[in-house]
Amino acid sequence: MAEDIEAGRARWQARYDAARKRDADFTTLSGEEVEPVYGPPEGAVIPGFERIGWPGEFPFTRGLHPTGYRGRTWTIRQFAGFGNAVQTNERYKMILASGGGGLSVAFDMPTLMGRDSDDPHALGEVGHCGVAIDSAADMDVLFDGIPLGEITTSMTISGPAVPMFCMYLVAAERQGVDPGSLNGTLQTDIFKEYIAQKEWLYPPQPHLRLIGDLMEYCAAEIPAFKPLSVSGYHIREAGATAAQELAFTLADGFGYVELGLSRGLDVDTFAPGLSFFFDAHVDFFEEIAKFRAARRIWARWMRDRYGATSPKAQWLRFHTQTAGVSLTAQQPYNNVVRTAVEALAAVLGGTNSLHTNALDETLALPTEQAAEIALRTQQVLMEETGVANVADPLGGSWYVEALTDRIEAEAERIFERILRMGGGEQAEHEIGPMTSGILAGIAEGWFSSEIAESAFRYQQAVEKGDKRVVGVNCHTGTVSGELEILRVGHEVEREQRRLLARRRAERDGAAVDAALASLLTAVRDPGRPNLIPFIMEAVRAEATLGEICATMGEEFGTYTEDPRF
Ligand SMILES: C[C@H](C(=O)O)C(=O)SCCNC(=O)CCNC(=O)[C@H](O)C(C)(C)COP(=O)(O)OP(=O)(O)OC[C@H]1O[C@@H](n2cnc3c(N)ncnc32)[C@H](O)[C@@H]1OP(=O)(O)O
Repeated sequence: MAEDIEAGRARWQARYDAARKRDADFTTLSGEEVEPVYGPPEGAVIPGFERIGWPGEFPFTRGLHPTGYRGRTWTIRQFAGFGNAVQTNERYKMILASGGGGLSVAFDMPTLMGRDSDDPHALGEVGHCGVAIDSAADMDVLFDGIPLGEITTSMTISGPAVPMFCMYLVAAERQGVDPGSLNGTLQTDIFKEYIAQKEWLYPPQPHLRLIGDLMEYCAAEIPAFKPLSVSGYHIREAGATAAQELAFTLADGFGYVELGLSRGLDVDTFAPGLSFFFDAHVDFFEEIAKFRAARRIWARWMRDRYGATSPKAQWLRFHTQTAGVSLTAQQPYNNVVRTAVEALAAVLGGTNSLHTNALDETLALPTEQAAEIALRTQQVLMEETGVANVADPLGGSWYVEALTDRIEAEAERIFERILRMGGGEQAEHEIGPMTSGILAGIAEGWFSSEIAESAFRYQQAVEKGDKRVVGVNCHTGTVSGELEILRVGHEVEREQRRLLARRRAERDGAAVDAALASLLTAVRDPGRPNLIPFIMEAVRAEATLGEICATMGEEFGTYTEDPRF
């Protein structure tokens, strides 16, 4: 065992030496040199060390890159969007000018539900929790003056992910950018919609068809783009524990791997297109352990169960958002502290990309000032604290390693349970055993009830005072005053509807009708052609999101969750 540790250290050192490093000062504030990574003392015997290993090596517990953040720091990716495309475009330019490293689009509720701004269900919701995007013309405005070929963009949308992605591709075409060169991430994760967020359009099977089409299309045409961001964030925010968040999310990820395999895709080609999105909650060490366990479990399952041989197909890359649910409306300035601690956990857990919440997000969309403080929080961590100097600085901590092992073991128990729900390893399912388990769990309401149980237990603990929340159940006296609140006025909705009506009048109606008719024919074709080229044609003709989603819905139908008491 001692030789293995030394051999590993030498291997890591050679890779570190050969890798590019940032041109930065890697000393402490006092000017002392620090090593890029720390390991056991020479000659130490550590049973099970191969589960910890070295950064950049299987099972990647200590991170994906031998250089850690010395090669590249995490991406500062602030989730933003409100009002109309013009307002959000201004906010993006502010974020980029202030040092944001990538963009992340928040859509409003009608858009997330595949509806146009003039849909009766959209009334009162246009531009409120994100930006309203009705057609490719809005997408052009959203990215006006922002070169899509040079920036990575994340789009948080799952039910209508595919038509929205097509709008993004068409906006790139109109900027003169080759869509094949685009890099970014689309959320697309429909499993977590049924499990936690509840924003689906159709039943699971048609959504999985669309996601399979997207995976095929991206693997073939847009290799750098990540079509799926498998998301635990919403599961955690709904009340799940850390282990449930991890296990449900990774199980969903395995489901998408089975989907790719069922389409005959090569795992080493499509798996790098799967990325992850987790919550960073306020229990500092538990969160760090969760991130480290996530990488280890994913690498092992991808190699041993799904046959991935390339490191990129075994890598779990993830974005993190600090926990919205940990923010309090009481004494809201305390939220800056919570967010900083959560962001630090994400960084010490090796996140690849990070969003820090603004202090006012529990009340409304962030004001420009609150958004700036959130961004600066990341920059303070990155530039001042030295956390980017050493890879996995908590690796080898007895506490963190024990928590990492425990959370991994809990996740494995949950995977077994999900597999059993689907009929076990031998389940006859056209996609795969984990998918079968997930779909069974959704149909039975198992995931929702597990999450509800955890949320209830936590809330009881808060109400009894066993779990303490500053400003809520302890230390409640305060001198802090009212916050300025960003309000999106109703004129945004009126203006968006007016614009939509004008665009509908100006477009070539016959071309729209023809494109939508061919889309419907393709949806109904028993040969199940890939739907993306048909959706692209509709988008190019300026068909709206609502029209495209409704056209597919004629065949796909709707989905209603069984009520449970
Ligand atoms: C709650 C809210 C809601 O619902 O309302 C939401 O959902 S908000 C949801 C918001 N969601 C998001 O914002 C999702 C964001 N996700 C992403 O950006 C992605 O999926 C991501 C997690 C993979 C991060 O992508 P990224 O481009 O920012 O970062 P990467 O880690 O991939 O790094 C970029 C490139 O640099 C390389 N690179 C990174 N570090 C190093 C290093 N040390 N040495 C050498 N190379 C390195 C990577 O391998 C990669 O290249 P190469 O690619 O060649 O390997």
